[in-house]
Amino acid sequence: MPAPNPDRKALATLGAAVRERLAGDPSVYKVPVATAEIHAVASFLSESECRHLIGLIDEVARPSELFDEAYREAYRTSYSGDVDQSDGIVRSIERRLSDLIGIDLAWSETVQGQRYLPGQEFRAHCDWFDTEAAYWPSEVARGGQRSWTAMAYLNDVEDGGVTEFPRIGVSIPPQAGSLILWNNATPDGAPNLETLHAALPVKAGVKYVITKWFRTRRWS
Ligand SMILES: O=C(O)CCC(=O)C(=O)O
Ligand SMILES: [Fe+2]
Repeated sequence: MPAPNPDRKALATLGAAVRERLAGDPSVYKVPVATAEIHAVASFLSESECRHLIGLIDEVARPSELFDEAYREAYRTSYSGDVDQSDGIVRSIERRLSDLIGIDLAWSETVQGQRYLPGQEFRAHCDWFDTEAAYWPSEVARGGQRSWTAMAYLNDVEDGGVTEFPRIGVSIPPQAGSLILWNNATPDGAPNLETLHAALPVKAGVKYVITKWFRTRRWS
């Protein structure tokens, strides 16, 4: 029996609205694949915004090496955590992002920062919540499914760290300031399994990203 998907209709409606908005924005490039909606915006963040965000992530991303050693075999070996939500630059970036995608900021989770040291990765996964997991009833009450993912790269990585969508053959190399956006749902509001993606291991250098997940309804 398929898992219940109470957000299906709302996801379809939201998907259509975002699709139309992004299509009308000349700064947005649509990745030419048929079975998923992935978009990119070059230079969404300025150099100084990237530098600032990297500083915020480094402030909270400790302990690193020792902690990371213990988790080396894990699914996601990078550091991940909230960046300072009261920071004025973070807030202005959030507003710009909400304006670009056309979803109210109140529907989005707080900005996450991620840092990958050499060897670290995030293995293939979907951002979609598992509606059969024990956490799902509480997520339903907190805004429901993750509808769109927005992720920005804060630096160029010396080697590795590519974001790969293996099912659709799309690989996106980290580029300082660029943003990618994708719909985790299909146009009719079902989970889009083609959005499976992975952060391939960093081979040299460090990789920094920020991520924001938009929900289907107001997040709390
Ligand atoms: O760092 C990346 O390239 C991907 C990160 C990701 O998939 C996530 O945070 O859910
Ligand atoms: Fe992800």
